[in-house]
Parts: sequence; C-alpha cells; structure tokens
Amino acid sequence: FCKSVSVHFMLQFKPSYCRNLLCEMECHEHAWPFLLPVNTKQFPQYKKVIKSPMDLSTIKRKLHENSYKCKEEFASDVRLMFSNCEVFNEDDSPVGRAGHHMRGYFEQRWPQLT
Ligand SMILES: Cc1ncccc1N[C@@H](C)c1cnc2ccsc2c1
Repeated sequence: FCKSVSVHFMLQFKPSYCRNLLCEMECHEHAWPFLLPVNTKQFPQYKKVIKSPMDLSTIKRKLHENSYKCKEEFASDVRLMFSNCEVFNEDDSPVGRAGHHMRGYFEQRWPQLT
C-alpha cells in the first residue's frame, strides 16, 4: 500500500508527527469513546457488527511497535476507527457526535498530499 521507495524516501514517514497528533487526540474533550477497545461484554453486538475494531490505544501500540510502514497506514487506522463509530452509533447520539467531532479534528490536522 505504501508509496514506491523513491517517493517514500521523500515523504519520509514522520512517526513524531503522528505521535504528537495522537497525543492531542487522546486528550481531546470528545476522545472518551475512543481511548480503549470497545468492551464486547458491555456491547455484545459490537463483535458481530464491526469486523475490524480500532481505537486510539491500539493505534498508539502499533505506532510504538513500528507496525505502520507509512503515514497513510496510520491515517487509515484512524479513519477505520471513525467509520466503525458511524456504523454502530447514530449520528444524533453522544458517541456518534463525539466521532464526528474527533474526525473533523483529525482531518484538519492531517497533511493533504494532493
Ligand atoms: C466508540 C464506541 N462505539 C460503539 C460502542 C461503544 C464505543 N465506545 C465505548 C468506549 C463506550 C461508549 N459509550 C459508553 C456509554 C456507557 S459505557 C460506554 C462505552
């Protein structure tokens, strides 16, 4: 999925940028639904409906384990987390609204390549 080596070299993956942005998201007022994996005992339906759960603590672990080969892989996990939220939660619900807030916050700070 990552760019070819040459282009990739230019757009060097800046883990520090991602770490900082992740930190800002974790302390965001509306981050509370996304801090930890959704508890499937609390939400038994979740496992059935959401095939690829994702949350900020998992993204943080993957970043520290160098699981992300390029910044787009990092961004796609963040976007996966928000699309899971939209699938499972009504827009007009506390978690749904928090998801829209947090997605806006992320997209504003994510460098647009195009
Ligand atoms: C992001 C998400 N999507 C679907 C379901 C849950 C969640 N978040 C959990 C943390 C959550 C979200 N809301 C509440 C309300 C009481 S416990 C609790 C836990």
